[in-house]
Amino acid sequence: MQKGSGAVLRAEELVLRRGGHDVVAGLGLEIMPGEAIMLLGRNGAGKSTLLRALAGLLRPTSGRVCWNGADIREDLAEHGQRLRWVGHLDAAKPSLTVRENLRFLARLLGGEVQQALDAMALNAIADQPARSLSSGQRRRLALSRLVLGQAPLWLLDEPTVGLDAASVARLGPVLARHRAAGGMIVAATHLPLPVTDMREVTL
Ligand SMILES: Nc1ncnc2c1ncn2[C@@H]1O[C@H](COP(=O)(O)OP(=O)(O)OP(=O)(O)O)[C@@H](O)[C@H]1O
Repeated sequence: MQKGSGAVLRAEELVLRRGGHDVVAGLGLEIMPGEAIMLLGRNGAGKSTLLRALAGLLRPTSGRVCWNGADIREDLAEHGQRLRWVGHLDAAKPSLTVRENLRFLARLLGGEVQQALDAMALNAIADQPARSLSSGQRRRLALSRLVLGQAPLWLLDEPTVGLDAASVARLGPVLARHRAAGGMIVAATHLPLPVTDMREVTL
């Protein structure tokens, strides 16, 4: 983790055009180590669009997204390595069990499979193939992957959709530990998140 390095994600005069109109028009945003931002706004306000731009998945119409002052587009592969994304699609391999999916990722990203299983209480379904999971269980698997490795930036699109109350509560310490280690979170949500001291940005 880049604790103490002053790493900062910054959007400067960001314009994001989708479907012929500016969904985001001249946004400035800065996030420091340990900070969490909650993106709010009606359906279609541009929350997912902004997250995609912060991830480098969408090229800004104008303006830029910087990491430590350098445009992320100068090295998108490096930017990809410093972030984790949890969105509507999960990347689980359907034929692998929950544990095998995590093992596969841990080889790429580092971290402990057991820690990920514990983080989102997946032990009881660890040997079930991913294709047999319910939507809430799939979301828990996607969230458990956050704790593998040390990516400083977590971009979360509706992270608690489909989660039961116990799973939402379990996510709280996962997010808090990340922030305590200097990690950053930007989350788009319509639901309350189990996070204290989160800065709200309404699009
Ligand atoms: N691939 C695309 N092509 C054209 N328009 C798009 C595309 N993706 C998104 N849009 C438009 O951009 C706008 C913002 O969409 P976005 O998904 O960012 O909203 P959101 O705030 O995340 O909404 P929700 O709360 O419903 O998830 C919407 O008007 C949407 O129709």
